[in-house]
Amino acid sequence: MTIKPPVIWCVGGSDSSAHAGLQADLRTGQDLGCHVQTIVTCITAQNSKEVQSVEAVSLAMFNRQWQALLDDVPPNAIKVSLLPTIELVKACAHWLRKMKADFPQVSIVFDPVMAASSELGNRLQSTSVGVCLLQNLLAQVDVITPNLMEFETLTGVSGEQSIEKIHRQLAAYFALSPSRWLLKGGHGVSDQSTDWLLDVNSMVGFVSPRLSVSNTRGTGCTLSTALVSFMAHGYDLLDAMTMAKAYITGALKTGVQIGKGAGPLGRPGWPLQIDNLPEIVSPNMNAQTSTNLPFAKMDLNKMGLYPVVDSVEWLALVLKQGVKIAQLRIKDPHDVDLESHIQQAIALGIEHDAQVFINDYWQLAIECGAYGVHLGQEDLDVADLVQIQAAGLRLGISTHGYYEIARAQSIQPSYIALGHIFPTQTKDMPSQPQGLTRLAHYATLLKGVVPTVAIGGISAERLTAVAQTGVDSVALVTAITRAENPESATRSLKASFECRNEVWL
Ligand SMILES: Cc1ncc(COP(=O)(O)OP(=O)(O)O)c(N)n1
Ligand SMILES: Cc1nc(C(=O)O)sc1CCOP(=O)(O)O
Repeated sequence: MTIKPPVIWCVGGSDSSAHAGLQADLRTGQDLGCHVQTIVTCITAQNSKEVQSVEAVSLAMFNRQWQALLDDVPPNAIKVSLLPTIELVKACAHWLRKMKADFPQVSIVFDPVMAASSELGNRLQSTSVGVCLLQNLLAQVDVITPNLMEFETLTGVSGEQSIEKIHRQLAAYFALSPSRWLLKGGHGVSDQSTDWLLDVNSMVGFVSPRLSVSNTRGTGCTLSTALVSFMAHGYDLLDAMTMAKAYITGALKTGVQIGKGAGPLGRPGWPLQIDNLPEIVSPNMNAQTSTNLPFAKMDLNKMGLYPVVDSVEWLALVLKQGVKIAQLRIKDPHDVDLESHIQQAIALGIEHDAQVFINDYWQLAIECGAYGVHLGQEDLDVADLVQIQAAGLRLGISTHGYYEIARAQSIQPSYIALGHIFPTQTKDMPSQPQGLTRLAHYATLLKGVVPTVAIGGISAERLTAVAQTGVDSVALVTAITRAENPESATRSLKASFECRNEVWL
């Protein structure tokens, strides 16, 4: 069966060198499984060294392209980049208002291109356009992605200050529009290139090492098209940005020298290389998360079926069936015997030579000498990871997409849990089920780097398909606790996981 790709519209200029502009957008979208349709705003005559000429399309032709596409099929997402004249800025604002009203689910990214990063004459837009861009477009876009120079021109705010100060000075814009600002650090000078995603309440930094490469043409176009492509695939903004940053790092590493100036970037495909994943930072992050050392390792031979249960009785039952990893997840805040239950769980783990994790109660887990603790993303904001690590406990972390995986991976935990794969009855989830394709991507990304555990809605029928994605372990609750015969269910689930790679002839 052929899968229909998401459709993205790219509104921008043709670059005759094809290093940047719509030609770079087409290659990026194609590389990321999207169908790109274009609305041309201008034709440029340029090569790798200079922009020689820019000619805007007529207003009538601009409008006809929007209408022609709209008469056919609406997009999943739109990227707007070079708008060479005030007339076209205003027309674009009109179309975006219409799109937002008629198709509110369509994401819109605005990359405010003003100049090409070629070596000589490089202006692409008449200087009077800059001031009217925000006035006309900001209210319609979900994310605006200026580089430092564009940011300073658009806002008059210096990009040379701390991110907290920049954030404070954007207050007037946040009051006008809920658009997020992605302030790109590619043109900075430090050893690291940090892109800051800012909204009224938060500041998240995506950090990659600054690469010493010369083929960098089209970096801004490629990043914003990668971002919009991932959004068109249905990833939320933080995941899409994590993936876009990983993509651009891969693209910079694979650039090619074509022409006498800076060459175009490579197209590295879906981001599956752990080295390209950015580090996630935030000024508000818990300082106790930076241990800089990996957590104690798991025994990979004792992974496989991972029951998650809410009492010592259940724990004893599953361990008696031979499972070698399990979790005590007590959610009753009135459990008066909590400490004793944790002690019993630890003793059972030792008796059965199994890796028993304690959910949430990391202080008690340390005091009682547990094998490991399992923490969710919110727990990471408050737990003292330095203390957990110093005590030699293993650490498992829940994640629900690329952003949380990147955040977890910078802590170097003992395993990363990937959830929720299918709809689950056990817990209300704020995110959507990931499904098997995303799970397989995460398993590939993390293979050989950190052990992985899939969780959420995994039943006996689904277990083999989940195991075949390459995860090291499969965690489940109701497939055991609601089974007619939990003992035999545990044994048969364990056996199914263990024969995942056997081929029946
Ligand atoms: C193996 C495993 N994966 C994920 C979870 C969920 O943990 P968390 O996000 O902390 O949510 P709660 O379990 O506290 O509801 C888990 N417990 N185990
Ligand atoms: C506890 C838990 N955490 C999840 C996550 O995605 O983080 S899903 C989940 C519930 C798993 O239960 P079941 O196997 O019954 O679906």
